[in-house]
Amino acid sequence: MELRIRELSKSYGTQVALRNVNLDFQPGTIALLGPNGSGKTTLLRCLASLTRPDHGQLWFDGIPYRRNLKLLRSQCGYLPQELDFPHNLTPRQLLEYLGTLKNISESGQVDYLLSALGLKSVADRPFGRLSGGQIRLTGIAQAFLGKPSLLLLDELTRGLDVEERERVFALARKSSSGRLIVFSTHDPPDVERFTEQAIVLQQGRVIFSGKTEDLHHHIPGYHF
Ligand SMILES: Nc1ncnc2c1ncn2[C@@H]1O[C@H](COP(=O)(O)OP(=O)(O)OP(=O)(O)O)[C@@H](O)[C@H]1O
Repeated sequence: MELRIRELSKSYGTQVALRNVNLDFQPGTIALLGPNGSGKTTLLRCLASLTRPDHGQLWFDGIPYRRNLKLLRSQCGYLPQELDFPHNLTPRQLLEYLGTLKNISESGQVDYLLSALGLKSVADRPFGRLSGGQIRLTGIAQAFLGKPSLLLLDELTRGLDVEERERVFALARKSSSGRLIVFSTHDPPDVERFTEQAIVLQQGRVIFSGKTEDLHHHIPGYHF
């Protein structure tokens, strides 16, 4: 799984979200950092083929996105920043429904994810009666469903407590082999504990791409 981005730009009206972004991704786990409004969500949405850039090109395993959208989407798990599941549905019903849409034949995946993320006891409770963290964890479970080779996770740990974060990181670590996981976060400890690679955006530009241990040298006192 490799992604390549060249000269990617995206504006919303007069608001520039991404400016001439060039990046190469190989399998691994990469943190996407930057202040509010720096373009993280827009970049993740372009990578997931949910937002069409104004300029530039993206390649997935050497093939331009526009020629391979079906394959890309079948191999991509996406966690949006905002989640709003039907209030009368339960996590298990949602995951089983999405599993059917994704043609998942392997039985036990839904149970595995519910268990790995600590959702077993609320799996049959409607979303209307779940906490924000439990809803977020279900969102994370749906992204991992089907073992996608590309995981794009926007504000991965937003609203999660310490234990919930640990479960998410444990699941991601177990699932990381051979996959590309790109997650955005505002939480430096997430970055230090979870990955060795980071990309930093500022006003739509890439201002850092490299090892997290070098972040402090390049961006003293970084804290997004
Ligand atoms: N649908 C939209 N319409 C207009 N402007 C938008 C839209 N989506 C994003 N923007 C603008 O594009 C810029 C980049 O936004 P984006 O959401 O990609 O940043 P972000 O780094 O994910 O921010 P945050 O950390 O606050 O989620 C911001 O200036 C934002 O206001």
